[in-house]
Amino acid sequence: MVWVEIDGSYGEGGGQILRTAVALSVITGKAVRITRIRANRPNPGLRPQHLHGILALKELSNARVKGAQVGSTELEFIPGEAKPRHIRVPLSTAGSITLVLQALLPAMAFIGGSFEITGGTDVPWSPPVDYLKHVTLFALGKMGVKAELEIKRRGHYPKGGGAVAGKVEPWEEMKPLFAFEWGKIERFSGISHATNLPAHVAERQAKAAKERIEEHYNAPVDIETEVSGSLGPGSGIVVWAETDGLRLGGDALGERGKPAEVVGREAADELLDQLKTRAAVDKFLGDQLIPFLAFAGGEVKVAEITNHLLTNVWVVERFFGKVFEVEREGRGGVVRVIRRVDG
Ligand SMILES: Nc1ncnc2c1ncn2[C@@H]1O[C@H](COP(=O)(O)OP(=O)(O)OP(=O)(O)O)[C@@H](O)[C@H]1O
Repeated sequence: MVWVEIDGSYGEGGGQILRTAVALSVITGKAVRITRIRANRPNPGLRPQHLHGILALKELSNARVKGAQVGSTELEFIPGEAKPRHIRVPLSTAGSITLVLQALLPAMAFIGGSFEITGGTDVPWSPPVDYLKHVTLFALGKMGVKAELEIKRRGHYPKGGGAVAGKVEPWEEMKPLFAFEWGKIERFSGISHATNLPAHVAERQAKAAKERIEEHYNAPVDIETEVSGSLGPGSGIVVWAETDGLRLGGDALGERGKPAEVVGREAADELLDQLKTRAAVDKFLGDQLIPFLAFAGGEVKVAEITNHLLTNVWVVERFFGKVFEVEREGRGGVVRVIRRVDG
């Protein structure tokens, strides 16, 4: 059996190493052994969100797995026969649904399947579900990945209770992605939501973001507001620029004591900061594209070369040898596929 050995504390040393490594194990059929999982984090080892991502991939690929427990710092994953399945993931409390999808989507792109995941849709340190749907999936769509996502209910920290469902078709036409600098902004769009909170929270977030964007750009700004119910209160906003190429995003979450206007401006400022660099890919999308770019090929300019991006490149190259070239230009740079991996 071919084993790929991964040091889980390398580079960024977080959960993303696991998600990418186990997804690639399913795609390639190679077994993977990950040691020193999140060794330098204050709470080392697998957290429930990471474990659930791994269990979802276990189910998809009928894998044999050792070390799949919360707190485990070593994992062995031996994929079996993968086939399209309906995967249900019940994250207790507010574990991040989008991070589970970060593990599941690349693998499902090769196999096909559908999913239903409950947990947190808008939680700190992870892509808000609207970002995943409107920024990440948009970019993946340009590469030929066909994935649909429906947000059934919001879930926030600490109670969760959000629900997302969707499906992915087997990736047939892999289209290389070439995206350097944006040339024109057609419009700005966004979604501002409030859950178990008054409607004015969503409206004030949207208004503040719109006003901030309009101080800098002439393009139309259209931010939807959404008010809904779930297990607990929460709010957030995602805004994105629709350019002549990809979409760049900015997002922020509400917190008790943080005025809605501050939340709206934070999301807008993050987006405006990315746009200043002229790069076609924002700093979060950059790392998320890496596993897909390896197969589709292409070249992108990113607003920031983050540790997450470099670590994801490293994981991909543990499986396939040299694939990427990364050239820094200021805080951003160019990521180029120099040897595309056969899917
Ligand atoms: N505000 C945000 N908007 C969009 N994407 C985000 C945002 N914050 C984080 N992300 C994305 O979420 C992912 C976080 O990966 P990371 O490995 O840090 O997560 P983790 O599993 O929580 O790990 P750990 O707890 O070990 O740090 C990255 O892909 C990053 O781009």
